[in-house]
Amino acid sequence: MFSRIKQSLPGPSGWPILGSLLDIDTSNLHVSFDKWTNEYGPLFLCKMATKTLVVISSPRLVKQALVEKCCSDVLNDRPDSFFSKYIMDDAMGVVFGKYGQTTTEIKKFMYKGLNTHCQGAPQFEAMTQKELEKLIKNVADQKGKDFNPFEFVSTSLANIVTILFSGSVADEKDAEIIWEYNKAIRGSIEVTTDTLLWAFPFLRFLPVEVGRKYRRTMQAKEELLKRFFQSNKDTYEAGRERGLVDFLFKIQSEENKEGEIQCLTDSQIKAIIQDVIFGGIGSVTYSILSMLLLLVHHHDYVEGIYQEIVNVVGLNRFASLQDLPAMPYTEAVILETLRYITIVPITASHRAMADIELEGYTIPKEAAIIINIWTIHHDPAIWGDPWVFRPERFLDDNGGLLPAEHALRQSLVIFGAGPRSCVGEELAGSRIFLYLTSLVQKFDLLPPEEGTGISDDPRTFLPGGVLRPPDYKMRAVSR
Ligand code: HEM
Repeated sequence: MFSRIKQSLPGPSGWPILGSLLDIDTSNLHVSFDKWTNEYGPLFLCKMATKTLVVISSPRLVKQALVEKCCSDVLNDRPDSFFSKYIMDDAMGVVFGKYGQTTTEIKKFMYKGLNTHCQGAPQFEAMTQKELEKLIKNVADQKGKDFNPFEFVSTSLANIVTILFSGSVADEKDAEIIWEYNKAIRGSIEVTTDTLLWAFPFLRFLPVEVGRKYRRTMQAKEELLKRFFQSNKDTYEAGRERGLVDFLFKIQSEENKEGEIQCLTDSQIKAIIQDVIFGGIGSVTYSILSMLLLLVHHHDYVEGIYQEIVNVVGLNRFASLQDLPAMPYTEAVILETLRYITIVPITASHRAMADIELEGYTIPKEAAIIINIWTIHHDPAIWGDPWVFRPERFLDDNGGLLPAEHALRQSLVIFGAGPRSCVGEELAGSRIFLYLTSLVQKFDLLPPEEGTGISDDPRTFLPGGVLRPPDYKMRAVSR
């Protein structure tokens, strides 16, 4: 029989030794990858010094590579990196965990903990409402004048994370600790920093920029774990679960059933705490801030959401998660925001554990696989007018939300796909819905009185793993 000829993947030829390192915008990888997708197609390979990257930019190939069993078992590992080894304690948690039973078990605990203590859990939802009331008061205090929503929204969401971990907000410093950790890790995980420190790990001790970034991160990590790991451990009581961290201590104390990985180590619990902040705080905060900016620019949707709130929820209570299925218009605005902005433009790197064939090409063992979500979400062949913010694209002729199996919804890769997809999808989606509806219920959202305001085009947003809009001002006029 004829064996299939395995072709080499197309891609930029690059330079000797350095490969395409000098041709790539390391802060905006998604932009360089987008350009190369136009030249080489939705599956290409590029070299970055010693690293081989394979970039995938079509929903069909994402399913084949990450979801279908034949490829998925080979392409869902994570590569080694300085960040995962030195900052995430040898990839103890989920985000950087090696593909296999241990990571799968930890991920299951994370899902179970989030389902028990988070989305839909009565106490958590009651505490979320209290945070929303505080946020609404802070916004109302601006009395319809120009204000920057960043501080209020970011503090409010950090408080939600604190409640998730510990059941309550102890003091204002909690939010500072969370945001300092988030800012510090964003500096350390940047590709050039990570590549340099991976090649020359001793630099972390020297008075150079990458060393300073590393030491800032370690300091922030120490503070974070003192607050959310150690203080919970010191006050943990069996039979009382204040939040996710106590839930994990409970699992840790349960007897290890034979043949099952039942016992979580302290290091794994610490890594889960870091995973939640690493994965969750920036992504949700900047999604909400981007959405407010979009609504200020596209005021008709503020009115549309408000009308839906009046019809479904009324004005005497906050919307709850049970209202969501009856609010397709609001859900379409959320989906379109997450598509248009694409807050996480590329996935974390996956590692090919062996040579594998995809579309007749060989993906080499050890290649880093990256999904360019940005390109998929802005592909004119899928969306027609990708650079237009148009929530109606997710609605049918009767105003109903397109079903999940519709081709357009299937082309959304907001939270990744397959075994490495996002643990926090439900938590993120539910918080975005609750924050959006609470603010629109109480306020009309308007552009600032002074100045022209900033662009809502995500191509102008700031990079750093998670895209974020530059600081902006808006008005919120009480209804
Ligand atoms: C709008 C908000 C969010 C977006 C857009 C988002 C997006 C993503 C994406 C694209 C991935 C990568 C999948 C891959 O590597 O193939 C991911 C992974 C992950 N996310 Fe999220 N995420 C969000 C919120 C959250 C939240 C709130 C949490 C925390 C509870 C979280 C925790 C994680 C974790 C732990 C992973 C790693 C999963 C794994 O490696 O198996 N994310 N997320």
